[in-house]
Amino acid sequence: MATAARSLHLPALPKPSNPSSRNHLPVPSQFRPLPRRHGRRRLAASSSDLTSFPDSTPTPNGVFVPSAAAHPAAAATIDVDAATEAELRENGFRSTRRTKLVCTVGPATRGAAELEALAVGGMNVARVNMCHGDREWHREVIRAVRSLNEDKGFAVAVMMDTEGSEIHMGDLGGAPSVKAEDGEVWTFSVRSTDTSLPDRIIHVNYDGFAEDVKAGDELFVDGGMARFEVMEKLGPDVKCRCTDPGLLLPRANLTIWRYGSVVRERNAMLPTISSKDWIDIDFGIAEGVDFIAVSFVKSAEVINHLKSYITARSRGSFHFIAKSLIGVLNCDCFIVCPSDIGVIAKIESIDALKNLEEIIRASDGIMVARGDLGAQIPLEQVPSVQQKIVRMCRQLNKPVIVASQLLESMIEYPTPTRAEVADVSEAVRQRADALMLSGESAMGRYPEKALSVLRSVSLRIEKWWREEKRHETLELQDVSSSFSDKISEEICNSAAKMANNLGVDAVFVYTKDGHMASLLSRCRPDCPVFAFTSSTSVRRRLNLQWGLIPFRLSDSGDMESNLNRTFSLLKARGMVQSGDLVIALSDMLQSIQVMNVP
Ligand SMILES: Nc1ncnc2c1ncn2[C@@H]1O[C@H](COP(=O)(O)OP(=O)(O)O)[C@@H](O)[C@H]1O
Ligand SMILES: C=C(OP(=O)(O)O)C(=O)O
Ligand SMILES: [K+]
Ligand SMILES: [Mg+2]
Repeated sequence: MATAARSLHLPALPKPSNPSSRNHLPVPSQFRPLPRRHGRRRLAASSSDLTSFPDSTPTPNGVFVPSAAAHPAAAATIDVDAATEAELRENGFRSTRRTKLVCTVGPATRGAAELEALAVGGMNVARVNMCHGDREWHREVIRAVRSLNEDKGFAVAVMMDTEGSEIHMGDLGGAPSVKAEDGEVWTFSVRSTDTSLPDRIIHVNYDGFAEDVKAGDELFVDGGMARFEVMEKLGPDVKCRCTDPGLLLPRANLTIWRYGSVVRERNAMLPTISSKDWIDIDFGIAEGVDFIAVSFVKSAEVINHLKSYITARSRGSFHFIAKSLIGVLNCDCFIVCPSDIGVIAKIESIDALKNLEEIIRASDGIMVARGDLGAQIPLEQVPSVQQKIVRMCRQLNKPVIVASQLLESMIEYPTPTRAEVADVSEAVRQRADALMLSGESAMGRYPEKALSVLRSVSLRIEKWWREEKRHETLELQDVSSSFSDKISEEICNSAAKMANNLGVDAVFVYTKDGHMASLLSRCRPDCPVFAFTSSTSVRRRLNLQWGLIPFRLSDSGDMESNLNRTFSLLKARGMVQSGDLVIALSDMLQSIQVMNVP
């Protein structure tokens, strides 16, 4: 198992310099013959690599090599994830992990040392779930992740899940869990109370609960981890008999079933984003989270609404700054400020499945939230639904996270079951962008071990898949919305194909907003994609996408000097070396260049 990275001591990385001014003029290419490819690479470099490049000369074979042009490379810096850098140095390009890992942060992992261990172990995104804990609790976690990024050179993105207004139980008066035994009679009550309730009485958060249920209904706790049959209703109290014993966890979700399907009564009218969720969303925007994951999405409408809200909010604050600057110049202009926060739709209800395609199109990413989904559709349908969602997301170029119970037994035990390993393998083989830990990292006994299982299984299956099926015949549909987009898409499709056919070491993409990087990721090429962007927030968001290694690099204004700088900075850090074959793309200069690192 790949546990080595956990014991690595990673030095703090240099701080970014200010981005220099832009100039988007295309650069004339210069050429020279392609040297023979190196065999096994040694990723060692000395600081002398920083100093100069050989002059390049034009050749007729169309291979571009940047000219020396005395570039002030030493003046610039590049930011790369400390965990990736260690991985690259150790194993080279081919074996970097392509599948991204999301960890839910909870009581077991909120401390600075625990968070750092997760980052070192490969956590790409830290998730906080607003179902649990208060805002102060989450604020501390978000700030701890940010300090970790700043002090230790990580680029861990933060995702915040909304609570949503589905029906769930209360807090159990502070108990970590309670056991319901077969045949026991429990009362589910909507009576509000501040004091802890007597044994076998559970508070339900939704006032309409007692009206929605009928005697004879089945009540599923947490998607069927325990089940009850409704016996009778006594005003706000619903008396139920336990039919399937199980552990009840605080704030577990409740679903009502009647004649074999989920009951959608008045609770179908609950808003997807409750008033408490809106306050949490404002909190998330203020704290600068990278993603907001919306629980129990039913339609694309709510995603569009949230996206315009976020854009309006960021434009509002941008305008405030812009106005004070522009006011001095006595002019006015309309500034379009694309949102810095990605909106993820959690697919966990029948309604979401009905409107799947339009929800995927509206969102910036999708979570296959199998926990609650498995409570709303028969369990045996979950695997095929997962595969369908993963495929559709790839077609529509949206990152997709497979979530819940991947390594559930590791909440308690240090090794996973065979079935769990098979489940993780299947998600990796489907080439989902990311895998997520929930309870395993939030409140389990072995968060780091669980993460290391995800990491080693991902690496193994990715390698196996490259060997087994190098070139799959998946036809990617056209996703572009304009002619210029169409050009980018064609360039990325062709570059990915060339990368596989030529067996290049890496594709480099210079991208302002990350779009071209995600189009490349969508092709799932055999080599990693190094994505260079001048924006720290784009860099963090790209961390959710398959196969992308995001770097922050100030844009020097033209492709040639960007390349020269990249080569010298990466060589100085031992991450590439002379002779490595790369394909380079840029969204400013729509071209494909094939070259050896000078
Ligand atoms: N901020 C938190 N505070 C306390 N417990 C938490 C927190 N976040 C997560 N947990 C625990 O970890 C479990 C798994 O987290 P998650 O999957 O996000 O939520 P849920 O189980 O409610 O769907 C939760 O059931 C809860 O017990
Ligand atoms: C990821 C999920 O959502 P949550 O953990 O918030 O219930 C799920 O239901 O699978
Ligand atoms: K939830
Ligand atoms: Mg859920």
